[in-house]
Amino acid sequence: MLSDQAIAAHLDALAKPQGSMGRLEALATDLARIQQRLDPVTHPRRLILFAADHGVVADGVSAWPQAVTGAMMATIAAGKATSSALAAAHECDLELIDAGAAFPPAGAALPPQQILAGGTRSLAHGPAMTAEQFAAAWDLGEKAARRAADAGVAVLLLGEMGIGNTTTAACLTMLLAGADSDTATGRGAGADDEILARKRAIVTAAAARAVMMLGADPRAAIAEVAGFEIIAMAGCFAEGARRRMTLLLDGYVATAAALVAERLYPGTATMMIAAHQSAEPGHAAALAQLGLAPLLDWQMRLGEGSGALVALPLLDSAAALIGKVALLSEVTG
Ligand SMILES: Cc1cc2ncn([C@H]3O[C@H](COP(=O)(O)O)[C@@H](O)[C@H]3O)c2cc1C
Ligand SMILES: O=C(O)c1cccnc1
Repeated sequence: MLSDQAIAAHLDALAKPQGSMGRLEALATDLARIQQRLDPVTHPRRLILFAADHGVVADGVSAWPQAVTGAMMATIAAGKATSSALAAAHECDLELIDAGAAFPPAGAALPPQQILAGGTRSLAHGPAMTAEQFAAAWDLGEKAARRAADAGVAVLLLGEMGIGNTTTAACLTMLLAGADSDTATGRGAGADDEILARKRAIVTAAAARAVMMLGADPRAAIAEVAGFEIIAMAGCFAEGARRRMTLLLDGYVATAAALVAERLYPGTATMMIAAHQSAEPGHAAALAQLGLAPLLDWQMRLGEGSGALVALPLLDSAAALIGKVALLSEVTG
């Protein structure tokens, strides 16, 4: 076991004034602790993007129609989305997985299991998914993590595409991080005042139903308000942690999935690094619940794994610092 003290002692012994790389040293410590080595690695890295649709969009919680999910899947696959452009810039593999899109593009990377096709039912009117769908979505994510681990991936980034999924994230942040609905409910991909008011009322009512179920059956409570891409991400985080990959968290929606994984598999969050704090107001509460401090606070609010990709070069810098710099004793003789 490589202790935090041993890692700190190593960093303090490098050929530079102690502490002179500031917060990068804290990040290097996290990487070394997670990977249990003083020369942590950040290659190969993979962004897995899960896409799915949300029945609650029919209730007017997003500024965008469901068809945008499928259109963005095609754009991601063509290398022309923010996520794909940044992944290419940072030498990060990108795997796009259809976790239940309503209008998937032809030739989507993987056909969704039939049970997930078309997306969730509206969480405004009852459970968003069945127990069988929860299990299928979880399995999709777990298998993706296994493929990544088998391919030797060191750093795993998870992202999502799903119109309406900030409504789901808000419900889960209320349920699992105890946020109030004003804090948890933000404008997502650009909700105006009228949409925001409707979204907040729906989130408040749905989260109240789920809270009632949490003690007796946490999976059912989560299924009441979740989305397929979020459960797939949760399964992927949980298995990714078991396979000891470094998990780089994106924004509000990815963190909602991290809350699910941590709730069902406590300890998952010890393998996570939080890339950034989203402009969505509930994100700070979700990160605090996981005990994570974000690397960046740049008012990003896209999802798609974009914030994790922006932070990825910081991990490269931290790994180079702790793994490649000589000891002061070696240079001074
Ligand atoms: C063109 C476009 C690209 C996106 N990429 C990510 N999102 C992000 O916005 C959506 C969530 O916001 P809401 O809950 O308000 O619908 C998700 O798809 C999320 O990934 C996008 C949204 C749009 C419109
Ligand atoms: O922070 C996020 O994950 C986010 C914010 C707005 C829209 N979609 C995602």
